[in-house]
Formats: sequence, structure tokens, C-alpha cells
Amino acid sequence: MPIQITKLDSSQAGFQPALSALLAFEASTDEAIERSVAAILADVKARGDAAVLEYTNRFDRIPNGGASSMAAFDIGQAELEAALAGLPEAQRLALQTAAERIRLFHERQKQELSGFSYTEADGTVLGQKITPLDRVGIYVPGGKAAYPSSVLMNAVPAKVAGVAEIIMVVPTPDGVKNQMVLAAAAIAGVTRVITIGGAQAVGALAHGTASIAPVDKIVGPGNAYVAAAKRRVFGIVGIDMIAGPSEILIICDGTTDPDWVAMDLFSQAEHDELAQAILLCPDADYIARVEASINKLLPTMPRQDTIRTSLTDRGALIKVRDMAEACAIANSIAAEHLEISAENPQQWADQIRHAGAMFLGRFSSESLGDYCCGPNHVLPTSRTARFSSPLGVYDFQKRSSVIHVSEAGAQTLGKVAAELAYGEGLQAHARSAELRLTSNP
Ligand SMILES: NC(=O)c1ccc[n+]([C@@H]2O[C@H](COP(=O)([O-])OP(=O)(O)OC[C@H]3O[C@@H](n4cnc5c(N)ncnc54)[C@H](O)[C@@H]3O)[C@@H](O)[C@H]2O)c1
Ligand SMILES: N[C@H](CO)Cc1c[nH]c[nH+]1
Repeated sequence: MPIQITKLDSSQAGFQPALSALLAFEASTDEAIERSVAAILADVKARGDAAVLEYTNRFDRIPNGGASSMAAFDIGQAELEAALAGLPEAQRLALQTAAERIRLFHERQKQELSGFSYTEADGTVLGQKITPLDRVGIYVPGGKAAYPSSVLMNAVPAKVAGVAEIIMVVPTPDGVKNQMVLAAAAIAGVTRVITIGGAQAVGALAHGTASIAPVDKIVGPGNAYVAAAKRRVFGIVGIDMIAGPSEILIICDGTTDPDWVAMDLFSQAEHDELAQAILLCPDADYIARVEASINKLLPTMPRQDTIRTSLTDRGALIKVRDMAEACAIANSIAAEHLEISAENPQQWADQIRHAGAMFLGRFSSESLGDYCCGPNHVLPTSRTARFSSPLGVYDFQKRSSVIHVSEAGAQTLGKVAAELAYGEGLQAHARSAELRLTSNP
């Protein structure tokens, strides 16, 4: 059956409301999900391991009546190493190559721990010190597919930042452990792997349980339950972002093989029924050729049901007036992934301000970035690229201000501070500054 994909034309009346409706994504704030996640988090906070055990047995369908204790969900280092040793050579090499490329890219993001400092004329020293987080939780999704690449994308930057303890949670539906996921954890140097997922895993990492010490920050993508849980625990722990269902936006000038573009749209649609894949192109004939490619290639895809639902419900082929308009629309969409599949892509990239990651030229398929180019694949979704950045080393480092005031500095700064403190009606602040003045009023 030919696919029923939304077709829009930017020159037609009603285009803007139609585009807004297409982009609206409320799954992570769906009320039923919110209620369920709130209840799970409260239960995990109150009952700890017992609640995590129950939810994991139920939601991940752990076989043989479920696990009887949390210890069953812990995977020791020996099992991680065994998974790595047991992988076929080609898979092991691919993981190691990807990990090394990701490490090399992220090393460049690292801020030196010495930070900066400068000395004023009176001897006062001011500066900023950088420290890695002590203990982080990384969420690796695992409900509908297994993501060894997400293990690397989360853990490698944490390692580069110098995080001492990296606790990875990953659900194992039906109790099936994915060997590549375990091997990736071994390569990345994850401290501990616990096979739990969903809101209960986020709650356990945030609040701590008898078997899991609380972490300082939780990073990583996940489904709507995970996103809602991360949103709710923010403040108790730090979070990176709310990375929801995958998105791809392709700007094409009509010069790329339409099969390539169709497959690139599929590459994100196959993640999730809620994933979003959109093409912007000024050439109506070319759009028709991409649609033909979609219909030709879809039946060959093992995940064709997910792709079909995603493209039908949330996908679109959009005819634009020209490439400049495509760039303007792309800025308003602020997609997670933007492919500029065009001759001379740089001229269009110069016009892009909002995108999680940009893939320039027809050889830069987004899928290469998912695995092994080096930049992170955990990216802001649902238009949050307007204010959010890819997961990076900076997510695992924090800054402290360092203030060392000299005696001379205390004389000038003390008078300024006291003046402002009296202005705010804060006597203790003012007196604290004044006590250090040699001519103490
Ligand atoms: N942005 C990225 O970097 C990136 C990378 C990989 C995957 N993703 C996205 O992450 C998502 C992964 O989702 P997933 O479902 O495969 O795995 P997931 O691990 O995020 O979610 C699985 C968990 O959801 C919970 N859950 C499922 N149904 C539930 C229910 N009815 N009530 C309560 N809890 C329930 C269960 O605890 C289960 O363990 C997809 O949307 C995918 O597109 C994003
Ligand atoms: N496309 C996902 C980010 O949205 C990342 C990923 C993992 N595996 C394949 N792809």
C-alpha cells in the first residue's frame, strides 16, 4: 500500500499552521504518562529496591516469574569483559574504532581543570576552577532496540571529563542482555551496569536505594517515560537535556539520488513510531521521485511497520520556494539532525543557526554520525536545539568561582559591598565587609 505521507507547500495558504501542527509533540507531557511516572518515582523514593524490582519485572517482562532481588540486575566487570571477548572480530573492531573516534572528538571539548585566574593591581586573585562530576548515571535506552552506540556516546565524554563513577542503566526486555551493549560498556570503562530502565531507573539513580547510591547527574536519551522522569527529578540531580524521539530534517536541492534521501528519512523513522522525518526541497518533481523511492524501498525494511507509522503520523515532504527559504524553515524547526544534501552545502550551512547536528553534503549521511564520525549523537530534540547543545564533556564538568581578596582589595571592595548591602537592608553583610576595613566605621 503506498504511504500516506503529509505533503505541504510553503507557498500555499495555511502552510504555517500545518507545519506547527506537524511539529507539535506533547508525548513527554502526556497526562497519563505524567501520572504514571509521578507514581513510579514516588514509589521508588518510598520503597527503594522493592519498587524498582517490581516495576522492572513487570515492564521489562523478566522471565521465570521475574528476578527475586536487585542483585540479579547487576552485571559485573567480568561479564562485560567476557561480552567484549566473545564478540565477532568485526563487531569488536567497529566498536573500538567508534569509541576511539568519539574520544578524539570529545578530548577537544575538555576544559583544563586549572580553569583561569587573574591578579588585580592590589593583589586580589579571581578565577574559575573546573571539576569533573563525582558520580553520574547514564541512561541507555533498550525498550524497542539496543543501542551500543549510545553507551559510547554517553560514557566516553564522561570518562574524558574525568568522572570517577559512571553508573549505566539499561533495560533488558524479556531479560535478554545485548552483548554489544555490554561490550561497549567494557570499552568505555563504565563503572557499574544495572539492567533496569524507564522511570524506575531514573528514580533509583536520583533518590538512591539500598543497592544504588544516588548520582549527581543523569544523562542520556529515552522514551517518553524516561523523559518525563528526568524532567521530574531535575533539581534533585542535574540532567543533560530531554532527548526524545529521533528527528531528521533533510534540505535537498534535488541533486542527490532520491533512494539515498528516502533511506536517510527511514534511518530515523525506524527508531520509533514517534520519530520525525521531514524533507524540504524546492523541486516538486524531485519530491515525487523521493516519494516513489520511499514506496519502492519501504517493503524491504525489517522495521517497515515502525517506519510507516512514523512517516504517516509525523513525517512530511515539503515543497519550498527556494533553498534560502528551506534554511529559514529549518531554523524554525530546529531539528535534532539536519542534512544539507546539496551542491556546495556550506553556503546553506552558513544560514543555519538552530540544529542539534548538521550533516553537510550528500556523503554525510546522518547514520555515520549516529555511530562513528565522533561528535555526539545525544542531541536536543523537539525544537530544543534553539537553546540546547549536543551532549558533551561540558555536561560532565562544572565550574567553581575562586575569590582570594588581598588586604588592600578588601579596603576598596569592602566599601562598595557595604554600600550595596545597606541599600538591600542587609546589616550583617555590610558589617562583615566593614570589619575588614582598617578604618572600621
Ligand atoms: N537522541 C538519542 O541520542 C537517541 C538514541 C537512541 C534512542 N533514542 C530514542 O530513545 C527512545 C528509546 O525508547 P525505548 O522505548 O526503545 O527504550 P527506553 O529504554 O527509553 O524505554 C523502555 C522502558 O520504558 C518503560 N515503559 C515502557 N512502557 C511503559 C509503561 N506503559 N508504563 C511505564 N513504563 C513503561 C519501561 O520501564 C521500559 O524499561 C526512542 O524514542 C529512540 O528514538 C534517542
Ligand atoms: N539516531 C539516534 C539519535 O537520535 C542515535 C542512534 C543510535 N543508534 C542509531 N542511532
